[in-house]
Amino acid sequence: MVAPPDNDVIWARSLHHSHNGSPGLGGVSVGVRDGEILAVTGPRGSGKTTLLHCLSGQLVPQQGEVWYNSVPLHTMGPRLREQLRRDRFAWIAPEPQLVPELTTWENAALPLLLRGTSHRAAKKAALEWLERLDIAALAKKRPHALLQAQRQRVSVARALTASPSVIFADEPTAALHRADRTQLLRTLTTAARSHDITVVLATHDVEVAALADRAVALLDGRRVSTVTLPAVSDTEGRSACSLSV
Ligand SMILES: Nc1ncnc2c1ncn2[C@@H]1O[C@H](COP(=O)(O)OP(=O)(O)OP(=O)(O)O)[C@@H](O)[C@H]1O
Repeated sequence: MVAPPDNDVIWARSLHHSHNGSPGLGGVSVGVRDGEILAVTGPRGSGKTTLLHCLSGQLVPQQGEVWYNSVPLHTMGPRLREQLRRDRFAWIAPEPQLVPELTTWENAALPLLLRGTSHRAAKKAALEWLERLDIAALAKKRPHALLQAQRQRVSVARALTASPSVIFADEPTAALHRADRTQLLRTLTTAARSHDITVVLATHDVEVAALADRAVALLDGRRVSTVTLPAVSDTEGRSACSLSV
């Protein structure tokens, strides 16, 4: 077995996975460096979600290896994988997945409450991120009273409140209008950079991918290129990208 490189927080080798016979991944290898924002790009059905599910331990690939900081996820039992996901990872889905019975701040604080953090400390952390996402005024409202864009900001707040090592964001702005999309992504990427959080961002949108440090492209479940993006010129994001396949 080959040891994963030291500077990769996540390292996957030769991942193969099919969904009931329909091919999802056909031998993808990828390393995610500590603290980087990595975009996984590709058209619909290219395997982005399947790859993120494998890297985050939600899915065990039928073949291949996934390592998180030298810990093998592919041989780990479901309970340990679930614990690792709860303690180290956060997930942002294309559509906000909030608990309807809980208020905004309770939804944002949920990962900390599940870890046993005190009510007071969890609320404080949640409110700080809700403030940064400009939705602190909605802290006591329930999801049904919020707009879609506000609900997705709560999802982002929840991911950041957990102080994860890695955030997996699967098309996090797919359901948003352009202005909401830009603001949400800027907040997410700026917060991740300032808190040394690694982000794996699945997107088919080149403007979204341009906010990343690096992009890997998938096509039909296979990796087709790596795109290295130029250094960030400001704290708000990137304006251009260049190809180095
Ligand atoms: N649960 C499933 N059951 C059957 N086939 C699936 C399932 N999930 C994914 N697939 C198939 O696996 C392939 C890869 O899908 P995946 O969702 O990973 O791609 P994607 O790039 O994320 O696409 P999208 O942008 O549409 O979300 C597609 O052909 C898809 O139809």
